[in-house]
Formats: sequence, structure tokens, C-alpha cells
Amino acid sequence: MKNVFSSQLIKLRRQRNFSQGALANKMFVSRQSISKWENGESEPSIDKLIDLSDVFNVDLNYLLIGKNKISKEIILKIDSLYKSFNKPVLKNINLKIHGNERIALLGSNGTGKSTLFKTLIGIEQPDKGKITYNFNKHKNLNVMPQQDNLINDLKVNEHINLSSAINKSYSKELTNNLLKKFNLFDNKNDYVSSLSGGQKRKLSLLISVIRPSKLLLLDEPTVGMDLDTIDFFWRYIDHIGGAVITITHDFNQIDKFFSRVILIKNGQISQDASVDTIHSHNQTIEQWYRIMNKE
Ligand SMILES: Nc1ncnc2c1ncn2[C@@H]1O[C@H](COP(=O)(O)OP(=O)(O)OP(=O)(O)O)[C@@H](O)[C@H]1O
Repeated sequence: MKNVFSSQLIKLRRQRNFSQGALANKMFVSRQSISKWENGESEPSIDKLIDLSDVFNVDLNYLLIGKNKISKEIILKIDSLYKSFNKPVLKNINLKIHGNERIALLGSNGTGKSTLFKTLIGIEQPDKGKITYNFNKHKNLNVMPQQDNLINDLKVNEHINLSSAINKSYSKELTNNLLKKFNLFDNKNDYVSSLSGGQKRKLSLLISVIRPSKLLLLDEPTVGMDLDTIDFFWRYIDHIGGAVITITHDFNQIDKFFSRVILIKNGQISQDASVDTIHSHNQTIEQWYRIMNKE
């Protein structure tokens, strides 16, 4: 993937009429740092990239690869979706997902959340119904499944190189930055098989976000992860472009970073609400969930 960060930075800075010095003040860095970023001598740390995306009010995809700012169009439509195993699991699911949404998929164990993800990815086929993707599923759908699907016989850096080659990652610098933020940099030469459960989750997560996506599906991404990584991760997710659907019960993060919550009960969508609307009724998402998910 061509990294167009330098030219994007110059363009955005000029559009806002900031001098290099003025931008440096906003970013708490030296003017020389801005100059080095603009002429390609160095790349900012991931925290500074996120700060830049805040200053310019653009997402990381736009900053790093110049892809158009977030689209509000419908990118995914699900019509009358049914799926059974020994018993009915998904019953008449209808959904429209827009390109800029941050959606938390909630529900008790065994209600069909992962099955819905698997049918979206194509691992399971629906019995009935239609899924329409308004984007290229092979290029623009990123996934972190519930079970890690890492290759144990590879070293961490070999795995990342392989995934980057297949998926055309943003840039080597960004991947290295992410490795550092996920505290995996020192494990670069370790075999995947020797990583702890939490480290494997982090590697899986990292691999799911090293390329741009129109839709990112995450199944319980932060389970088993340390708090620092969790905080960083949600902040990063908040700044990438594209839509995100996450199965999570990390309620504090839903309050902070999400725009919509969908509650699945017995294989059906029982609630579909905007986070702002819930907050305007003085409820946290956790309070709302406890009330709505009662039998
Ligand atoms: N491949 C399968 N074969 C048979 N039954 C399955 C299969 N996959 C899922 N199920 C069943 O479908 C139901 C829904 O499972 P699913 O994993 O989608 O739930 P979930 O909401 O993601 O649960 P959890 O929160 O525990 O991950 C469960 O009863 C499960 O046993």
C-alpha cells in the first residue's frame, strides 16, 4: 500500500492555513519533527498519528492512504436472514449498516452473535435470506474471529510479514508502532506457539487492523488483554476509517466510542438503538442492556 502520509499532511496543513510552527505547537512537538514527517524522513508515533487525525478531524485511512473520508452510505444490507443448526439460531435478521458506524452487538451467550458474524464472513451459509455488500469483501472486510486462527509454526515477525504481504498493510512503520503499543515488539522473534493466550489475542487483533477496511468485524476482541492495551486499542479503533461491528461486553468503551447498539435475543434483533439516544435518557449502555436483556 502506497503510504501517502507526507503529502496528506502537507495538504491538510495548508488547507487549515497552519504554519509548520503552529502545527508543532498544537501537537507538542518541534517544528523540525513536522518538517521531517512532511519530507518523509520520519513517521510519527501511533499516538501522534491519532493526535493528528484529531487536529485535522479526519480518520487514519485518510491521513495514511488518502482514501476518501468516511462514507455515510449503506455498505451492508441483511434481508430476512435465517440460519439453523440442530435448532433455529438466527431468525429473520434485517439490518442496514452505514460506512461510518461503530456498532456493538450485544446479547447473552448462545443467542447467535458469532453465527451472524460467520454468515457475514462466509464461513457459514444462510439457510434463507440475502446479504448485500456494497464493497469488495475480499479487499475491504477485516475480521478478528473469536478463536485465533494464527499459524503456530511461524515466528511473530514472519506471521506479520505474511499477513502484510497478503493484505497490503498501511506501512511497515505503522505495523512496528502497533507491535510496540501491543507490547509484542520484543516477541518479534518468538514462535507464535510460545505466546501466552493474551499475547495471541493481541497478535490476532493487530493482524486484523494492519490494513484499511470498509468493515471491521471483531468478536470479543479485548478478552484476556491487559488494561493499557485495551485503552489504546479502543482509541485506535475510534480513529480508523470505515464501519466497525464488535461483539463486546466492554460497556465503558461502548459508552465512550460507539454510535449504535444492537441486542440479539433468541436469534432475533430485539433492540437497535443509538448510543446518544440511550445517553439522552440518562442511562449508561450497561444499565440499558440489563433492562432490555431481561427475560
Ligand atoms: N457449527 C455449529 N453446529 C451446531 N450448533 C452450533 C454451531 N455453531 C453455533 N451453534 C449453536 O448456535 C447457537 C448460537 O451460537 P453462537 O456461537 O452464535 O452464540 P453467541 O451469541 O456468539 O454466544 P457466545 O456469547 O457464547 O459466544 C448455540 O446454541 C450454539 O451451540
